[in-house]
Parts: sequence; structure tokens; C-alpha cells
Amino acid sequence: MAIVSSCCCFPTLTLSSRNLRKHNRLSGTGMTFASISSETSLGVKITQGNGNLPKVVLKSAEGSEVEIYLFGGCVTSWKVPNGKDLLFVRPDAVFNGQKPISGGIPHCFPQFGPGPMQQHGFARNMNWSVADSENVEGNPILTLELKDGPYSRAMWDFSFQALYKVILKSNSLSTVLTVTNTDNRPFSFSTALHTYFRASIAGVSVKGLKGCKTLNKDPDPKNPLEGIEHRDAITFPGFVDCVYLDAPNDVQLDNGLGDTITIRNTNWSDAVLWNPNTTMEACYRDFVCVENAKIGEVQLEPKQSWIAEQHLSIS
Ligand SMILES: O=P(O)(O)OC[C@H]1O[C@H](O)[C@H](O)[C@@H](O)[C@@H]1O
Repeated sequence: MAIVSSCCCFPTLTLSSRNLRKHNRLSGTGMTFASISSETSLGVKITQGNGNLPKVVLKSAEGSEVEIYLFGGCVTSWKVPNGKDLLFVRPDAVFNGQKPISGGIPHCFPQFGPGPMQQHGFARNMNWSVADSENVEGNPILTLELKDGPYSRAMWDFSFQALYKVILKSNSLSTVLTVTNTDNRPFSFSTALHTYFRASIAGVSVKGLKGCKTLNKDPDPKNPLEGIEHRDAITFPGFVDCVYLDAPNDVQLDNGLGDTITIRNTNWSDAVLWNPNTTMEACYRDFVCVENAKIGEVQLEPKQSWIAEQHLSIS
């Protein structure tokens, strides 16, 4: 088990697991970031990212690679063995540990979209810690943890634990999110993985959502319009912001760049498609968001957990 907790931008790293291959014992604040670069398990390295934020790099034996910022528990890059990065980070993204990172796979938790607290909740705006790392037959696995603190309590006064397991294989990237109620009262939440895929928007199509009930957030995200999706292949000729309820476990994304990505899930009951069109003139042509979501609230009694998996793969 490895525990990395962040204080400002500098993590404190204590490691005590048989599967941690080599490490530097680090403590406290005030050290230079370069000194914390360390390899935990084989293929799992903690290093310095943009804005001096701690970043974990996973490398599989077969040449795939993932980057994950502890700030927001945000995967920002997924390179397959041919070197292509299938994720996208917006050019306006900031890495200052204050604003959420706009790109990759941000967490929306414990609220998706607008609501009583800040848009998409606080999880994308907090420092996660490294709970564990291992390497199984050349495939690195990292588990991040988020717990409540004064920042979250001010918005949502509950004790919780979120574990986020990231599993990198040659042609796939899986994430397993486990939310546990560690409070002595029940709570409820909505959540999503707001995945930004690199794309050429004129060539993008999403298949698998035909027949779903839709909540179209265009024009008013606070008063979505109900409908049914009739298309086999959804394209993005203009602004798109739409929730698909009871979505299937398998959705196919053609990113318009020559890749078909299968987005498979367990227990993420809903999906969201988003492209901002000319409201983000500088980058809307270069990405599409296909999000696994849980729009209807999950209710958890004390000690109960909710688990959902997202599995992204290329053929
Ligand atoms: O700009 P953000 O807060 O990251 O949200 C970006 C978008 O996220 C989701 O896809 C929502 O459905 C949209 O309504 C929202 O505009």
C-alpha cells in the first residue's frame, strides 16, 4: 500500500507494500519537486506535471501510456502503443490546482451539471491521493483515493471515500470508481466521467444510443427537453449537449481520425454527449465528450458502496 497525500502542490509519499518496486521516502513541504520523482510499482512513476502539479505516469510493457493528475484525479492522456493520444485536453485548460483541469477524464461528483453546489461537484477540484499501485503481468494499476475534507464539507456535509482504480493494458484503459458512505447518515449523489476524446468533429459518429430516452440540454441546461434518439449514428454538425437515459453498456465512437473506440461500462446507467461548437471556437473541432454518467441519484446508506466501471478499448 502506498499513500501519497498532497499538501499544496507537494505530495508526501510513504510506501509500504511488497509490490512497490522502488521508492524514495519523502516527507513534508518545502522540497523541490524534482526530488519527488519516484517509481512506485514497475510502470508507475510519480513525477512533476504542468504547473508543478503531481502527475502519475503509467506505462504498460506493450507501450501504452497514461498520465493522471492527482489534482482532480484526472487522467489527461491515454496513448496507445502506436503513440496516438486518444484523449484531449482543451487549450484553455489551466494547471494551477485551483480550477478543474478542462480535458482528459474529469470526475463529476457528487453532482453532475448545475445544481445546489458548483457545476459538476467538487471532486475535479480536490487533490486525490495514491492509495495503491501494482503491476500485473506488465499492466500497471493505480488506485487513487478521495475523502471528504473542509472544502467538500462546506458544500456537501458528508463523510465519504471514493476509490478510483485505473488499469492500463496494451489496447485498453479501464477505470473502476467505488464510492463508499463512511458517514452515519444516508447520502445521495449524481456523478459522471466527463471524458474528452480527441477527434475531428466533422468525421465523428457515436453509435449504440438509438432508442434511448434523451434529455436535451440545448437550449436550456436547467430545463432539458425530453425526447427519443432515433439515429443509428449520431453526428455533431452543431452544438450538442444531451443526456441519454438507460444507455446500453456498449457505445462505439468513431473519432474521425481513423480510430473506433469501444466505450463499455458496468453500472454507469446513462450517457452524455457534448460538443460546444462555436462557443469554443478555438478547439471544438478537435474533441468530443462521450460521458458515462449516473444522472438519477445514487442513494447510499452508511457503509454501503456504489461501484461502476468504464472500459475504453480500441480494436
Ligand atoms: O465547462 P464544464 O463545467 O466542464 O462543463 C462542460 C459541459 O459538461 C457536460 O457535458 C454538460 O452536459 C454540459 O452542460 C457542460 O457545458
